[in-house]
Amino acid sequence: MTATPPDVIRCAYAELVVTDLEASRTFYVDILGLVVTYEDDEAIYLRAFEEYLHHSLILRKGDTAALAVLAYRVRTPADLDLAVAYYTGLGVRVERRPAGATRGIGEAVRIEDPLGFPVEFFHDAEHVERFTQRYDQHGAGALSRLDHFNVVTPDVPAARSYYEGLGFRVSEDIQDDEGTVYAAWMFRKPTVHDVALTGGDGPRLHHIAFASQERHQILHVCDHLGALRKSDMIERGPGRHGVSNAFYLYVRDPDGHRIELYTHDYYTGDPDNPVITWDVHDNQRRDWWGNPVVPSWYSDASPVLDLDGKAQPLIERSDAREADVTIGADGFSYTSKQEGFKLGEQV
Ligand SMILES: O=S(=O)(O)c1ccc(O)c(O)c1
Ligand SMILES: [Ca+2]
Ligand SMILES: [Fe+2]
Repeated sequence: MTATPPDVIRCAYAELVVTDLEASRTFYVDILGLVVTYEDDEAIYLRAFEEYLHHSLILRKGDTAALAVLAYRVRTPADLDLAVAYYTGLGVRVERRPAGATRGIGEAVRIEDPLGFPVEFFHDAEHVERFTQRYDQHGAGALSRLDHFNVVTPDVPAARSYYEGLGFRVSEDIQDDEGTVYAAWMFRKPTVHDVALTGGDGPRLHHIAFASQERHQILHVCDHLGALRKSDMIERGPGRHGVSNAFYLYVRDPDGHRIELYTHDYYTGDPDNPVITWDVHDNQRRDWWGNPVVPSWYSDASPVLDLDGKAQPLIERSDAREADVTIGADGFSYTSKQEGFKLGEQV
């Protein structure tokens, strides 16, 4: 009899190792506008304006940029015992952490999940002031909350089954006509995703996304980076996604960690929410206007640490790779089969 999984509510926080805490603080606080809940010489605890738990992002000083943990909030403290039993049953490494092991977080269970990622489940956390209406503190690029994790993993169907075991459901995915699955988006909270699975050599972190309320906040971050002559921190976008329908921007932090700013996806909370499957050759899947996906977006991702803080070895993807099966960087599409490329892509 399969053990009962912990009841995951949503993605809740991530801890990134960064090599220059000051440079990271400038990026995440001065440019992205995240609120500092607590900071010292070793770490900075950040939250977005709608968030009342202690943090949704920890930046921890270290020698090598990497992901230290992805944390999900569970519905009750009793879900921690379910997590211990569930993951012990899966035969993966499981550690209980006392309240306060992570500042602002209560008792937790930390695992190396079956995909190789450092993952934590917690319920109790310190409440801090919610800045939803502290418009005196919001900048023009105000971010409202953490929205999702995107992880790179070699076998998307296997990863999908693992997350379905945790009660996550698929909202959208990308396949080809042979049934190869290139990516999938999965949720517990009633939006498009809490976690996205990107096919590639893994385990690696592809990105962490924060949601804003409006597109203009995302556009302000672009203008802000331009004003600082740091427009090179913009990797992809701004644009409108096909998958999720969200308006998006991808920026790379001083260590190269990828952060997405994201707004305006859609509600997925009804039990019969229809799954959308995109064809890998539909170049409007990743950008609704067919703008190219830059090659680095397919190739680059952050290494992840095990529970001892050592980098996890990578497993190569054996299925076809999306950047290889599409032509160029998505400049080719159904609409431009005749001309060969869209006007906007002439590399
Ligand atoms: O590029 S995609 O439209 O596939 C996409 C959709 C939602 C996301 O959160 C994302 O990172 C990428
Ligand atoms: Ca292509
Ligand atoms: Fe994303």
